[in-house]
Amino acid sequence: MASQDRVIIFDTTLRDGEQALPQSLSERQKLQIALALEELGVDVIEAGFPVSSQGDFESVQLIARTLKHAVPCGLSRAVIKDIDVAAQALKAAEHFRIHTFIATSSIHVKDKLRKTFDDVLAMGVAAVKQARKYTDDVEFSCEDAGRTPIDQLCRMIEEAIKAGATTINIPDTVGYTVPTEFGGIITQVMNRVPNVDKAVISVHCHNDLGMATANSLTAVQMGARQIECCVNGLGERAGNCSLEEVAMAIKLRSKILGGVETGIIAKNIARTSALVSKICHEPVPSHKAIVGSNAFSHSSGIHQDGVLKNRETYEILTPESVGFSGNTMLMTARSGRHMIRECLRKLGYADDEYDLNDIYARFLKLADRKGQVFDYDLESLIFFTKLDEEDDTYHLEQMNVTSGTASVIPTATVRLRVGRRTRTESSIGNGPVDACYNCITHLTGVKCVLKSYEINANGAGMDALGQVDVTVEYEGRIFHGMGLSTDVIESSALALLHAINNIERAKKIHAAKKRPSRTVKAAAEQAAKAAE
Ligand SMILES: CC(=O)SCCNC(=O)CCNC(=O)[C@H](O)C(C)(C)COP(=O)(O)OP(=O)(O)OC[C@H]1O[C@@H](n2cnc3c(N)ncnc32)[C@H](O)[C@@H]1OP(=O)(O)O
Ligand SMILES: CC(C)C(=O)C(=O)O
Ligand SMILES: [Mg+2]
Repeated sequence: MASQDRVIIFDTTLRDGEQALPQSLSERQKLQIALALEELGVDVIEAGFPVSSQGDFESVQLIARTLKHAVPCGLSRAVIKDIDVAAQALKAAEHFRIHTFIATSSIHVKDKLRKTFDDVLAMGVAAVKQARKYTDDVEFSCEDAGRTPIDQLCRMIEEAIKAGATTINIPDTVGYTVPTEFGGIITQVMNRVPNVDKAVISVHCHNDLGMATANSLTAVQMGARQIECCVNGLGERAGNCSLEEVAMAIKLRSKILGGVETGIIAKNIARTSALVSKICHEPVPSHKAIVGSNAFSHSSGIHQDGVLKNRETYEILTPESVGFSGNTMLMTARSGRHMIRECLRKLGYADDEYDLNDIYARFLKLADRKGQVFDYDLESLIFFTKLDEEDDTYHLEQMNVTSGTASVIPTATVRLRVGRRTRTESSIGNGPVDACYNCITHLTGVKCVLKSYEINANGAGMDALGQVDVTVEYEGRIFHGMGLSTDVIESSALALLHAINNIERAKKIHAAKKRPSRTVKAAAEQAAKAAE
C-alpha cells in the first residue's frame, strides 16, 4: 500500500478517541464519523475493539460492511478470543486489518501483565500468527514502546515480523518521550531489526507532554511511514497525535520532512473536525492548531496591519485550504487605525468622510469598556458622540414564564418599555426561552433570525450568573447580544433585546445615510440631534 513517499494516515478517533469520552458512541454515531473520515481521505480506520462489547462489535461490523475505500481495522489484545472476535466483526469487508498488541515495557510487563518478557514475546508471536489466519494485513503494537528497553523492543519487532506482521506500530503510550529521543528509537529500530524492510513502521504518540505531533513528524523523518492519530487530537488522557496537525504539517513542510505526502483532502478538515466535536460533545479549544476558532483570527493592531498588507505575514496557510470560509479580524482595544479604516471601508465609508484619529480615540474608549467592538458599533461612532445604554430603544420591564414537564405548554408574558410607553405580549413556544423570544419579536417587530445561542455560568456555585450570548442575522448582517442574570431565562431575554437594540441603532444610521444629498457629517449631526 505504501510508496516510499506516502505516509499512511491511520485514524483511531473511533477507538483511542472514544476511550477518552465520558460515554461510548452509538453504532450510528460511529458510522457517521467513519464515513466522514473516508471522505477526508484517511487510509485506515480503527473502528473499535470488537471483543469489548456487543455494541462495539456491531459498530465495527457495520463500518466494515459500509466503507468503500478506507481499510477497516479492529483492535484486539494478544488473546486468541479477541482476535477471533475481531475477525468476525471485520469479515464483511473485502480487505481488513487486525491490530493486535501487547505491552513490552518493564513496568507494564511486570506490574500490569504480571508476566516475564519471554511470556509476552510468545503471546505477541502467537497473536500475530492467529490474526494471519484471517487476513494478510496484520498490525502489531508494542504498547509503551517509548519506555521499552531498546534491545527488547528490537527483539519483539523482529519476532512479530517473522510471525507475519505487516505493520509494526511503536507507540509512545504515555507521551513520555521528546522528539530527539523518540526519533532515536525509530532510527535504532530501522538500523537494528534485520527484517524491518518487510513491514511498515508506524507510530502512535500520546500528548501527555504536548509532544505527540512533534514526535510523530520526527519519526517520519527517521523512516516511519504510518502515523496513528485522532481528529481534534482526541484520545486517552491528554489525547493522541492530532490528525489535522500532522496532515497540514506534511502538506506545508513536506520538503523538510523528506518529500513525503498523505492522502488527506485538506479542504474537508474543518467540517470533519466540527462533526467529530459535535457527535462526541467535545468542544474544540479556540486556540487549537488548524481547527480552533482562533486559528485564523487576528485581533492585535500590528498583526491586523500586516495581514491587511499581505496575509502571509501572519498566516502560514489559508483558512480556505482547510475548509473555513476565511479569516476573522476582531476589533478590540489592541486594534490599530489600519483595522478601523478597513472596517469602515467595508461598510462603504470613504477615507475623507470621517476623521480617523477622532474615531480611533472614541473607538478605544468603547473597546476598553465593551471588550469587543462590532462593525455596527463602529458605524455608530460616526453618527453618535456617545454610545450609552440610554440609547437603547427597548428595555425589559417585566417577564413571567411558565414551563414544566410534558403536559405544561411553555408560556411567557413580556413587558417592554419603549420610550415612555410600555408594551405587553404573551406567547407560547417550544420551551420557555422560545416563548420569551416569540414575545420579544412580536413586540419589537424585528424579524431577526437566531444564528447562535450560548449559555455559560459566570462565576461559581450558588452565586453564579447565567451569561447568554446570542448572534442574530438581520437583513444579511450579524448582530450580537449578551445578557447576564441569576435567572437564565431573563439572561436569554436580555441577550436577544441587546441584539435587537443594536439592530435598531443600525437602522437609525441606515435611515440617516439614505436621506438625499447628505454628507456623512451632516447625516451624523442630524442623527445626533434626533437622539437628544
Ligand atoms: C493503550 C490502550 O489504549 S490499550 C486499549 C485500551 N482499551 C480498552 O481497554 C477498551 C476495551 N477493553 C475492554 O472492553 C475490557 O478491558 C476487555 C474486554 C478487553 C477485558 O476485560 P476484562 O477481562 O474484564 O479484564 P480487565 O479489563 O479488567 O483487565 C485487563 C486484562 O487483560 C490483560 N491484558 C491487558 N493488555 C493485554 C494484552 N495486550 N494482551 C493480553 N492481555 C492483556 C490484563 O493483564 C488483564 O488480565 P488479568 O485479568 O489476567 O489480570
Ligand atoms: C493499543 C495501543 C496502540 C495504544 O493505544 C497505545 O499504546 O497507546
Ligand atoms: Mg493509544
